[in-house]
Amino acid sequence: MARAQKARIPVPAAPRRIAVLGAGSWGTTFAKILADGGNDVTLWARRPELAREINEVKRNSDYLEGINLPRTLHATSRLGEAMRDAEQVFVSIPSQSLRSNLEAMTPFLGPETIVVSLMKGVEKGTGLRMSEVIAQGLPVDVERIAVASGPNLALEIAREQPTAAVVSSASLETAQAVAMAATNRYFRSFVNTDVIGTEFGGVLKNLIAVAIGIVDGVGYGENTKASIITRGLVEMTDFAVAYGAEAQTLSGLAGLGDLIATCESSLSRNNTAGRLLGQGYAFADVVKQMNQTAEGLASVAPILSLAEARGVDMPIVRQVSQVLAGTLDPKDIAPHLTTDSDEPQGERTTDDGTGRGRTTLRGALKRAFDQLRDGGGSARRDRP
Ligand SMILES: NC(=O)c1ccc[n+]([C@@H]2O[C@H](COP(=O)([O-])OP(=O)(O)OC[C@H]3O[C@@H](n4cnc5c(N)ncnc54)[C@H](O)[C@@H]3O)[C@@H](O)[C@H]2O)c1
Ligand SMILES: O=P(O)(O)OC[C@H](O)CO
Repeated sequence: MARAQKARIPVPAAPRRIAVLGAGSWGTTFAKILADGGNDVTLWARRPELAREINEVKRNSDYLEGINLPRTLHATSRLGEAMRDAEQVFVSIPSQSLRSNLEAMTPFLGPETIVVSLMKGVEKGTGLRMSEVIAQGLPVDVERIAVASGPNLALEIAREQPTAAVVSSASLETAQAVAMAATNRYFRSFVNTDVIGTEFGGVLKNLIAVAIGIVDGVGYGENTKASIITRGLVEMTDFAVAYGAEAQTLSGLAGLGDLIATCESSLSRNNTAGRLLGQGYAFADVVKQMNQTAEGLASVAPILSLAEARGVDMPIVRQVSQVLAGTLDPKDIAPHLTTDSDEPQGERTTDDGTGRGRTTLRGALKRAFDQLRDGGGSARRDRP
């Protein structure tokens, strides 16, 4: 029997100083990923009592029940202390609150600091992606901005279940520096330079996961869900490509990978919010019941406006917005999903020959094979 290959994890010459801003479920989990990768990590928590709990008992019981945090992880409620001398600053707060936090961060940025968004939403009102909001609000060159995304349900990773992600930046060097830091024995980061595709993948899969939650709540089964996931990927790809993404990014970790994880898991807050809607709760009641961030709820309206501006049809997302508005009965969502036409339509996939969503099964399999073969090495591209 072949012996399992042991992963080679690059060990930094000296621990990198890293700040993670936001001590919710993902910020805390990412701080653990980075600390377990040998970095010197300080986590910023808004509430001093949470910072105290993390420092004193190495727990974050509000967001990650039962998880022991690394002994080396330090937390503080003082932003300046968290960011002092940080080479890399990871931001993990709700997307709608990002802009209002940027001014406070500015005095603590060094000339070389890399800023990484871990968030998966677009800003209401502007429709901007989080890396764009960062570029507008911080004195940081676009080459020093990165995003990290992928099938990354926080609790599974906090339990150290093996997971992959992709780090994207306009600068491959920046993406590689971040991916090197965000790699450990249970978490591996690949890289690409398609920031638009990587970021929109994370935003759009949330909207499809809300749709999946809705039909789950109604009681529909696997056929309905598989239909939505497949059609949803076409919508995601059409949209992202219309905004300049590479179609193949949407068949990678930040697209299809995250779509599968989020649609499959009851850990997903977007999926959970959808399920409550499908069970008949009104939007306002769902928001009240969610004590963690379900980004999809706020991103539906800006994504539909952006889709309209580029002439992209998004029937699934449109129907999610109608359910949120209370104008569509959740049980009516499935029959309308793919088309409003009475005529049979050709099935357009992400490889329809139009070049819009060009990606092939062969290509996807090759990418999966390449990633498996390369597992254990240093950061690699999330594409062939
Ligand atoms: N949880 C996951 O599995 C996961 C995985 C990948 C990406 N993400 C993304 O990470 C981002 C954060 O999600 P999360 O799961 O950590 O959310 P969360 O609700 O668990 O935590 C949000 C954190 O932001 C803080 N916060 C709330 N409002 C704030 C404000 N106005 N200013 C500053 N801080 C504020 C909260 O105190 C909390 O620490 C989201 O964009 C989400 O899509 C989450
Ligand atoms: O809990 P959700 O729905 O925000 O999803 C979490 C992550 O984005 C999954 O990759």
